[in-house]
Amino acid sequence: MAQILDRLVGDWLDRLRARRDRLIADPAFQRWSLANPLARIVARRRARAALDLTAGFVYSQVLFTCARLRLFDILIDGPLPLPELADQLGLPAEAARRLLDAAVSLDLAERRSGGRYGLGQLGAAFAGNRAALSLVEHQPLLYADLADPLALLRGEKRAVLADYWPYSDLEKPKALAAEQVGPYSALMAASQPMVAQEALDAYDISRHKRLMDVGGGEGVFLCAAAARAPDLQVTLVDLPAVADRARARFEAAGVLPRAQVCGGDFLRDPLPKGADVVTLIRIVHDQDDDRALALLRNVRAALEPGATLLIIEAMSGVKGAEPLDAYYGFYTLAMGRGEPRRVEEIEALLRQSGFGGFRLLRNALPTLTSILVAKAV
Ligand SMILES: CC(C)=CCC/C(C)=C/CC/C(C)=C/C=C/C(C)=C/C=C/C=C(C)/C=C/C=C(C)/C=C/C=C(C)/C=C/CC(C)(C)O
Ligand SMILES: C[S@@+](CC[C@H](N)C(=O)[O-])C[C@H]1O[C@@H](n2cnc3c(N)ncnc32)[C@H](O)[C@@H]1O
Repeated sequence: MAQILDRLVGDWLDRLRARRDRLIADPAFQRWSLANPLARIVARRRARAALDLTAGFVYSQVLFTCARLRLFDILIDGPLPLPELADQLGLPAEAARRLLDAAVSLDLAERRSGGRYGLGQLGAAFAGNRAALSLVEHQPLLYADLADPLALLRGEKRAVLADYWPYSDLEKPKALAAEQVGPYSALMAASQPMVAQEALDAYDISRHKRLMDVGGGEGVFLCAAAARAPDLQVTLVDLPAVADRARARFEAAGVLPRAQVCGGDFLRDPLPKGADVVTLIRIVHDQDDDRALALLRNVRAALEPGATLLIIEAMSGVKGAEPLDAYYGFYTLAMGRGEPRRVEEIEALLRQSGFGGFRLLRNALPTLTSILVAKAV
């Protein structure tokens, strides 16, 4: 009965939406809505959204140029006149003016009195966020691949990004050398503080004894967790060449005495036992379902019942994070493996791997990451 009712309501909604879509697509309706003072409010908002979609790539390139030329670092000390700015940016005055006018139009910069330029509110937010800037600066790799998105979708082109993340299509990732893991590990380390802050603000890690970060990169997350929980022991698992980088970071941060560092393959090698909490940060969305299942089962095998697993990555369908399917969907397409998943999809994989008791935490920036808590059953 409930199913029939569901179907009837669904059909009725579909008919209603089809009428709405035909109306919005009608040029006469679009003309009318711009002429009508009330409808114009909505029409202008939708037209602005359409422009943002159309011009988004150009906006990103303006942001990238500002980041590459350190505009935000220059302006954080106060506004400057154009000739001095042009000098510091290393651009001819006319080119600097063009870049700054573009930046002003995107709230990255602002025009100030006496012909000077200062930071816009978004520019100020970037000035204080090295982690976000590191991601902005690596975007050209993605854009190179997205120059031909159809070829990517049809599988006709091997993407540049796939070489940047070389572990994604190797049967023996443990053989990766230091120079192959260096660039992506440095990017992950630079962007990790933003994610660590979200996760550690939402989840009190000090209630645990040993935290194991699987695919923990250079150990930035574990250093942040160790700083918040002085009695916490930490274990990091990553490919051997990445684990070496983590060891060096732990030593520099004074974390080495309470750290265990394991170079290994999290899909094929058994994981160390003894942790009462495990984190997988920006890991599951790199993997197709088969590999994600192998990984989660491997994690489960290392845990006692009742232990906690935290999946920390951007998840689709979470309120406030709606455009993620576009960004991570095409990002992982270019990487050649993985996909962003909905919370229910991750829970289904977890259930098949021996986890339950799911709880999605509330956090400040779901565009950046979500945090799903699961218990080993
Ligand atoms: C008081 C006054 C003057 C004004 C009040 C107005 C007000 C409230 C202003 C707010 C100021 C404020 C606090 C701003 C905060 C801004 C923040 C937090 C900005 C954060 C920006 C984050 C960005 C842009 C993040 C971008 C993330 C990206 C692009 C992620 C990429 C991830 C990748 C590539 C991951 C790869 C991993 C893989 C391989 C898929 O596994
Ligand atoms: C996207 S990065 C995330 C790094 C870190 N968790 C973070 O959020 O900054 C994925 C990490 O998983 C590691 N990794 C990928 N495949 C692996 C495998 N088969 N075994 C062990 N580590 C692996 C990579 O070396 C890399 O450090």
